[in-house]
Amino acid sequence: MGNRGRQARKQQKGPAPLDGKLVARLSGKPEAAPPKAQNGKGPKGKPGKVVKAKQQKKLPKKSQLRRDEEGDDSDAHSELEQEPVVGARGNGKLQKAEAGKKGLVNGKGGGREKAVQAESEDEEEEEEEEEDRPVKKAKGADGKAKKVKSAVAVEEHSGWDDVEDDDEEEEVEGLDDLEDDDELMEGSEGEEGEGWEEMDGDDEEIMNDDFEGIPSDEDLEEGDGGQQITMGFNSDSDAEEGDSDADSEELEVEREARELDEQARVDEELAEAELQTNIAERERFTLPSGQEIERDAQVAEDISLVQTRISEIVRILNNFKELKEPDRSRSEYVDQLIKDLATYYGYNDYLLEKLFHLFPVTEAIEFFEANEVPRPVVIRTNTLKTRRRDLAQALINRGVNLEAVGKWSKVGLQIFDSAVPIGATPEYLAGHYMLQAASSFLPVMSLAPQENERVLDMCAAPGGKTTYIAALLKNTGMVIANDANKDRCKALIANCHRLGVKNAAISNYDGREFPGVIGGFDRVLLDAPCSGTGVISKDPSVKVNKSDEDFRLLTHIQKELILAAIDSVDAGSKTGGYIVYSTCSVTVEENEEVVNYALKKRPNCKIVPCGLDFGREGFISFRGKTFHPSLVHTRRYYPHTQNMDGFYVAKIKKTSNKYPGSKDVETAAADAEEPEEEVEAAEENGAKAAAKKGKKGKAKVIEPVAFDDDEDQKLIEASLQKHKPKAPKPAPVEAAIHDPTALPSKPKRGGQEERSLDEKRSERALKKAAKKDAMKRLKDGEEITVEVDEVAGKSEGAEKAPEPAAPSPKAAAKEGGKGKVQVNGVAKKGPAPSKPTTAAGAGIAGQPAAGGAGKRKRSSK
Ligand SMILES: C[S@@+](CC[C@H](N)C(=O)[O-])C[C@H]1O[C@@H](n2cnc3c(N)ncnc32)[C@H](O)[C@@H]1O
Repeated sequence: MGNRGRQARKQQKGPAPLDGKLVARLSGKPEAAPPKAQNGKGPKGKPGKVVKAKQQKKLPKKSQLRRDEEGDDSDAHSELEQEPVVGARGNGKLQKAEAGKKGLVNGKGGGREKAVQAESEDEEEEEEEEEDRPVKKAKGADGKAKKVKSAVAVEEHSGWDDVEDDDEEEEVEGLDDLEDDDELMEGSEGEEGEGWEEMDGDDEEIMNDDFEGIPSDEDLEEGDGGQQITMGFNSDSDAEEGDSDADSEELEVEREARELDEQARVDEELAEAELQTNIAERERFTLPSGQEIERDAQVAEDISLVQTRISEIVRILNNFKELKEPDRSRSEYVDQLIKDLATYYGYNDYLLEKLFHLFPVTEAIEFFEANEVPRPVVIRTNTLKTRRRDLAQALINRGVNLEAVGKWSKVGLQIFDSAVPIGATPEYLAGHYMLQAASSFLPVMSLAPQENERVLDMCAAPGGKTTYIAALLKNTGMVIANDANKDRCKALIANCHRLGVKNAAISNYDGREFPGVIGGFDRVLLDAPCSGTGVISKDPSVKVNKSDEDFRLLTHIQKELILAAIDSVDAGSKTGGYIVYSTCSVTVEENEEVVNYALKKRPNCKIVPCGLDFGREGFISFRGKTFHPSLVHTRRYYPHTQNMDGFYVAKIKKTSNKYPGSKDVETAAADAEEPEEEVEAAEENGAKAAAKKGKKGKAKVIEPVAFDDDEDQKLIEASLQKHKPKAPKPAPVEAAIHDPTALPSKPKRGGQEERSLDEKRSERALKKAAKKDAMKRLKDGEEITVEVDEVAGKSEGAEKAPEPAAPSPKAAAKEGGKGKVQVNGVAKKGPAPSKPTTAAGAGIAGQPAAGGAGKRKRSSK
C-alpha cells in the first residue's frame, strides 16, 4: 500500500471489509443487508422520500438541546428510541406513525425505551411540549404509510435530530412491533390520546401549516399536565381569556421556533459541508505510484489496506468518468485491482488476471469469493442398483440430512450433514451411489447415451461419468472407459465393480491415439484434462501452481484430444454421432478456443445445443478473439451463479465421416492440409514443429505433428510403430531358439481353428528343441537375456507374435556383435541372436507394448 493509499485510507471512514456482504453490496444484490444510507442517500445515492425528510431532521429537540447543554452524550440514536414514548402519548394514530420509528428502535436495542420511560416527569413533559406541536398537526393520518409520512413531517417541523438513515419501508414494517407498546402507553396518556384521535387533516396540511389551529378546546381543557402546552399554543380559548401572558408566551414560542429554524439551517449547512467533505475525501483516493508499488513489494501488505484499495478501485471503475484521477487510465486501475485481488485471495497474478477478465468487475469479485466457499456435497443415485427415493430413505434412516439436488436432475441428492461418513455407508459400499459433484452430471446428461449404443469415455478415471453413462445405458451396449493414467484406471475399475457396471471395458491408451485403436462409436465423451480453474474451492493449489506454460501444454493436449474424439465417432450412427467436450475449467482458452479450433479442423462437425436448460452461454467473442457464432449453444457454469463447480460443456454433432480434403477419417489426420490459422495457433502455442515448418498453408503435415513438442513426438512415433504393419515373423523354430515364449501360443477357446494333433506334436518338439538349444548354449557359457513383460503371456499383446526388439547396444559392443540373452535366470555368453526378441503385452489394454515401464529382467545364473 502506497502512502497515497494510506492517506486515503486514513481520510476515508473505513470502508467495510471485503467480505460477502461487501461483495453483495458492490454488486448491489438484493440479498445483501441493505447498506446504511450515506449522506442521506440510499445505497445508490437515490434520495428516498423518507430519507430526504430525515435529512432535514437535523434540528435537535429542545430536550436534546438541553441535554446537550448539560453534556449528555447520548447519540441521536437514543433520540429515536425516545420517540415512540413521545408518540405514544399522543393517540393511536400517532402511535402508529411513531411506531415506524419504534420498529427501527426495536431493531436496534429498544431496551433503552424503558430507560426513557423512567426519565423524570419533567423531562417527559418538556419533550411533550416540544413534540406535541407537530404531533397535533398530524391530524388525519389514516394509513400506515401516511402515518409514517406524518411522522416524518412531524420531524421536519420539530427539528428532531436524527442520524438514522433507515428507509420508509423499515418504518412501516416497524409498525406491527409497536402495537403492544401502544396499549401499554395508552393507559398513562389516555386523555391526550383521545384528544389526538379527534385530529384529522392531511399530510400536506401538516407539512405546510405551521401552528394554525393546532390545539382544540378539548386539548386545552384536558391538558392538565400540559400547562406549558396550553401556554405554548395560541388557541381560541386563550384568546377569549384575553390573557396578556398568552401573547408573551406566544412570542417566546415564536422566538424558540426561530431559534430552532436557525439551528436547523446551521445544521443543514454543516451536514451539507460534511457531505461535500466526504465526497472530496473519497475522491482524493489515488493509485499508488510506481515507486510506492516497488516499495510495497518489499514488505508484506496490510490486508486491510488492500481491502480498502479494492473497494475504492471497484467504486471508481464503476463510475469511471466521474471518479477517476485525471491522468490515469482504466487499465492502470484494473492492473492495480488485479494485483490487490491476487494478494487478497492468494492467487498468482497471472491466473487472477486470466479469471478476472471473464467477468465484469463486480462479478469477478463474486467469483473469487465463491471460490473461497466449499460447494455442496452431492451424490448421484446409481440407478443400476436403486432408486433415488429408496436411497434417500435409507440415508435419512442413518441420520443423513439431504434433499434433491434440484429439478434439473432426477438422480442427484444434496447432502447437508450426516451422522455417518457419507463415503463409507453400507449403501455406498453396495454401490447405491457415487459421490460426485453436481457439475459433473452435466456432460453425461448432455451426451444422453441411448440404450445399446457404443460409447467411448476417452478420459474416464476415476469413473464418475463412466458409471453414469453405464447407468443411462442400463448396462446395455458398451462403454469403453479409457484413461492414460494407469493408476487412475485402478480406481476406475474399482468404481465400475462397486456400482455394478457390466457393460464397460477399461483401456489405458493415450486418448490421442484412439481413432487408431477403436473407432466407430455412437457417442464420445471427452472430459478433458484441464487446469481445474472451476474447482478452486476444492483444490486451492490451483491458485498458485498454474503458469503460462501449463496452459500452453494443456490447451495443446485438449486440441489433440478433441480431434481424436471427433475422429472416433461414426457420423453414420443411427442414434448418435455426438461428441461432448467438457472441462472443469472456466478459462476461454481451454473451452471455447478448443471447440472453435475443432470446428475449423473438422468442418464435418457442428455445434448443437447441449440440452441443458440452465447455465450461461459460451463466449462467441472474448478479448479481441471471435469464435463461431454457434458456440453460443455451449454452456458455462460458475460457482457464484449456480453454486456448483465451474464447468464447461459443448456438444458436437458429426455430420459426415469425410470432410473436404480428407480421404477418410483414418487417414484424415495424415492428409489434412494445415490451415493458415492453424499454423498461427500452433506457433502461438509454441509448437516447435509448426514453427520449424514455417510455410503457412502449404505443407502437408501429419496433423498432430503441427503442434507437437518432443514428448508428443515420442508418443506419436511409438503409436505409429505400434500400428504399422508387423515385420515378418521369424520362423517359429528360429524365434523359439531365442525366446521360447515366442512360440505360437494356444489358440483361444472357440476362437481360431482347432489345431491338429500333429501340429501340437510338432509344437512340443519345437519347444523341446528350443530348450535343448538354449541349454546347450548356456552350457557353452553364453549369456542369454530375454526381456519379459511383467504380465507377458496373460494379455492379448502377449498372444500376438512378438515383435523383434533392437539388440542392446551395450551388450553388442561388449560381445563384439554377440547379444546378451538371459533365459530362465541363467545368463551365459554365446553367439548373438540374429534378432533379439521381446515378449510384449499389457495388463490393461493399451499399455505400451515395447520400451515402456513395467518391464523387468529375469537374470540369474
Ligand atoms: C478430468 S479427469 C476425468 C474425470 C472423469 N471423466 C470422471 O468423471 O471421473 C481427466 C482425466 O484425463 C486423463 N488424461 C490425461 N491426459 C490424457 C490423455 N492424453 N489421454 C487419455 N486420458 C488422459 C487423466 O488421467 C484424468 O484421469
